[in-house]
Amino acid sequence: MEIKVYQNKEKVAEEFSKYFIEKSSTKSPFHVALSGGSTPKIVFDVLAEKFSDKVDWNLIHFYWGDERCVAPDDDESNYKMTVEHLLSKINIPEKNIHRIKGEENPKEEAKRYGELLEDLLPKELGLPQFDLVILGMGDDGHTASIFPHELKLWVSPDNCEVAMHPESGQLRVSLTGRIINNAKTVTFLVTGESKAEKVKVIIDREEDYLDYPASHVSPKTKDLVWFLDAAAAKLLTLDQS
Ligand SMILES: O=C(O)[C@H](O)[C@@H](O)[C@H](O)[C@H](O)COP(=O)(O)O
Repeated sequence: MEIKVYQNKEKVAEEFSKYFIEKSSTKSPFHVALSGGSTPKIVFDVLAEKFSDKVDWNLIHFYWGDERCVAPDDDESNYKMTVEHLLSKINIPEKNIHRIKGEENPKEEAKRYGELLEDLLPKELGLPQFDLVILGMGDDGHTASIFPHELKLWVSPDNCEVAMHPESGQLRVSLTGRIINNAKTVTFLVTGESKAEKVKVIIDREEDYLDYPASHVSPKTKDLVWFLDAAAAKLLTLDQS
């Protein structure tokens, strides 16, 4: 596990963009699962506005690690957020965008998307393998849409599951642990002071850390990189090497 800490979220966005360019130049096609929420917005903006000419978007395939079960034009949609901050600003073929369509029938979509991963991704140890999974982490230590109250979904035998937000009850379709941990590389993008407490519990493996889904992210390749701003990392005791 590698921990990269940068002064602010703008710097996280810039350094992650450079990291993405370097990683995505290693093979083609390059299959990436994107995270949702608000953290990626600035990362997508910087990648699209400052670095888009450094990427051959024909070779990139975008999927989602999770999606809210809403229409694609709903303000809650991770797809809509990604269109606004990234996809509308880059020249990527429509066929390279693999949206989770949970708005109609979440259970059916979890099955369909799980099968789509079987069809489109290369296999490693018999399971679909992403080249890169980009994750966020909630203040409660959830990741993708696996929340602490539904930790059992992490060990589902299926590639995708229907999850429920603990407060809003909103249904989500989420990748499960078997897919996330089969990825070649997993990165966390976590910024802001509200994440600092769980970042410390999870990275320092403090008591009860396994109660939090983000602590179960452990790719078999060991290629796990945390991109943090100083605010999210403020409780960590990092050696200054
Ligand atoms: O659909 C989602 O909301 C995300 O995929 C979720 O896992 C997100 O990454 C965390 O909740 C952090 O969200 P913020 O970046 O908004 O803090």
